[in-house]
Amino acid sequence: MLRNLNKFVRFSTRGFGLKMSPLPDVKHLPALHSTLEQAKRFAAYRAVDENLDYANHRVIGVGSGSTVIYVAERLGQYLLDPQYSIYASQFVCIPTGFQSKELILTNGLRLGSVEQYPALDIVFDGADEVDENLQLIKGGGGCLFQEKLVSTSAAKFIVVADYRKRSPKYLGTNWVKGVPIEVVPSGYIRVLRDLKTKLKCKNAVLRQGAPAKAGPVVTDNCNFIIDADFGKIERPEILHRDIKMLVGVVETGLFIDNASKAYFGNPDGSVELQV
Ligand SMILES: O=C(CO)[C@H](O)[C@H](O)COP(=O)(O)O
Repeated sequence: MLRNLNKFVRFSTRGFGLKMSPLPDVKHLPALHSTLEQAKRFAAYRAVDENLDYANHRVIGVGSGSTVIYVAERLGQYLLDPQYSIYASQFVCIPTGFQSKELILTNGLRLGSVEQYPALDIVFDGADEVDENLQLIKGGGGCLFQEKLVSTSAAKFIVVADYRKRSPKYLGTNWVKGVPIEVVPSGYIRVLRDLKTKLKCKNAVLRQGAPAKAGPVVTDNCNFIIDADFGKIERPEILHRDIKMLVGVVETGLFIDNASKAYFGNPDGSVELQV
């Protein structure tokens, strides 16, 4: 039976020019250019291996950022392993932005959209900071709204990150650039003003694209991003609600009661799990 299955997989993937190879063993991976990159890869590979139910999961969210690169890489490796390929060829991967769309395609995975698949089995995404209660700041890479749409549409949201993202207690401790907030372009002046006057934000700035682009960063949804510094955030759920009430706000980078688990890679190759 297994021999027939392998024969079928070899036959069915040959047509697409895919070269089959077994899933690389995480203990024997080639070194990367920095220990930080290795930490990200360890976290991502372990998160996928421990949470992907390859025989049952079909609709998989792939987030944005530099750590998720290794999530897409690992999913692509499942596709190339004769043992898993028959299942992995059924995966439909949902991106959270342009970068993740490219990651899905370059790793040979099938691309879908959240409009086609509004209920996901699982999503893997990075974070800018994770507090002790698994509340997150995200949006450092500017993919905020789509990331929240996808992560809140999934049965499980697994965070992949390196050790720098784990907060000792409160959000705003390690990530000091402020809470990213996606806003409608015509409303950004009003939101900047309301953040300072109504919500007593310490500082709020429109994120700029320089040096790559003159003028503001424009998101995949053609919106702007404001970074709002509230210092240490003791009650992220209340702050999220208050920001969301401001006219012009599309979404906040505070991800409340959304993540199921977080994997943090360390430079020594160990990975810490927070649940
Ligand atoms: O929220 C995000 C993008 O908007 C990213 O997931 C977050 O910035 C983490 O990125 P990285 O894995 O590069 O540290």
